[in-house]
Amino acid sequence: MGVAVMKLRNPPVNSLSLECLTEFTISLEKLENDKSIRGVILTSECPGIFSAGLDLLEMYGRNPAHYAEYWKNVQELWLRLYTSNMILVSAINGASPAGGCLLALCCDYRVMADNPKYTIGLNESLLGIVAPFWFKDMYVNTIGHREAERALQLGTLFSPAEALKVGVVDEVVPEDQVHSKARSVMTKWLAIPDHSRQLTKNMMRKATADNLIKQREADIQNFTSFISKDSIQKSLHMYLEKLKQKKG
Ligand SMILES: CCCCCCCCCCC/C=C/C(=O)SCCNC(=O)CCNC(=O)[C@H](O)C(C)(C)COP(=O)(O)OP(=O)(O)OC[C@H]1O[C@@H](n2cnc3c(N)ncnc32)[C@H](O)[C@@H]1OP(=O)(O)O
Repeated sequence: MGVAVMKLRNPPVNSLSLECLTEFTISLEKLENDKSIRGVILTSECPGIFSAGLDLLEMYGRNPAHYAEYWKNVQELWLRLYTSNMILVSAINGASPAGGCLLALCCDYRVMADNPKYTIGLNESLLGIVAPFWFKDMYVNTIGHREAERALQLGTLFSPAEALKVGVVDEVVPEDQVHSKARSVMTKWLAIPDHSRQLTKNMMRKATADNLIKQREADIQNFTSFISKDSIQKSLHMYLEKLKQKKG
């Protein structure tokens, strides 16, 4: 039926390393150029994790040129996903913090597994960093200004039930039904003529995408100088240590 399934596979936690981001963007571009493909189901092959978000090791202890290169690729993936002409449905089968949530938010419809261990949200403030304006814009577009304001400041990671209530996801289903539900949602969306759906999607999303497009360079510079600060590097170090200690 012209539907591709994209499975994120970067063990152990599907963090979005530079390599992973680049491969993702290329695969998406190929699908976009394949006229037989009308829809993509985005999911994960890592058990219990949709995506741990941006790779912290790409943002810690590197040089400014690396940060700039990394951020350019983050922007590129976001612009491709958010403005895709294809129907994107995410089958969220695990934890989805920060950049993981961003991937899901780019989709036209989000189905999440009903497992309270899985959480989703833009938790950047908990790491001592700040979600950039275009993450924020997409959050506001999805859940409204007040909920986004609160969730961004608190770095809230929502359980599936909470995410459904606030509108971060569209549907919560038993874990073993996430994929079948994503497929049935896709079938419904495929019934809409592409041209009218695409023009409508473009009308809804263009201003948000253009907002980044017109200031991509400045955004890269902001990111690079922000992430290079000693205080921010210290926060990231502490967060990485906390992740390590959780194990021991
Ligand atoms: C003035 C304004 C200017 C603004 C400019 C912009 C500012 C910066 C914007 C940056 C935006 C950032 C977006 C992000 O996505 S940041 C990443 C956020 N992600 C997280 O907080 C998730 C962290 N991870 C977890 O919570 C858990 O790992 C998870 C629930 C995903 C899985 O738990 P589990 O118990 O299964 O696994 P472990 O915790 O043991 O992890 C296994 C190993 O993986 C490493 N790990 C985890 N997450 C990441 C990550 N995101 N990047 C890199 N590595 C990660 C973890 O450390 C473990 O490693 P080791 O095995 O070596 O210990």
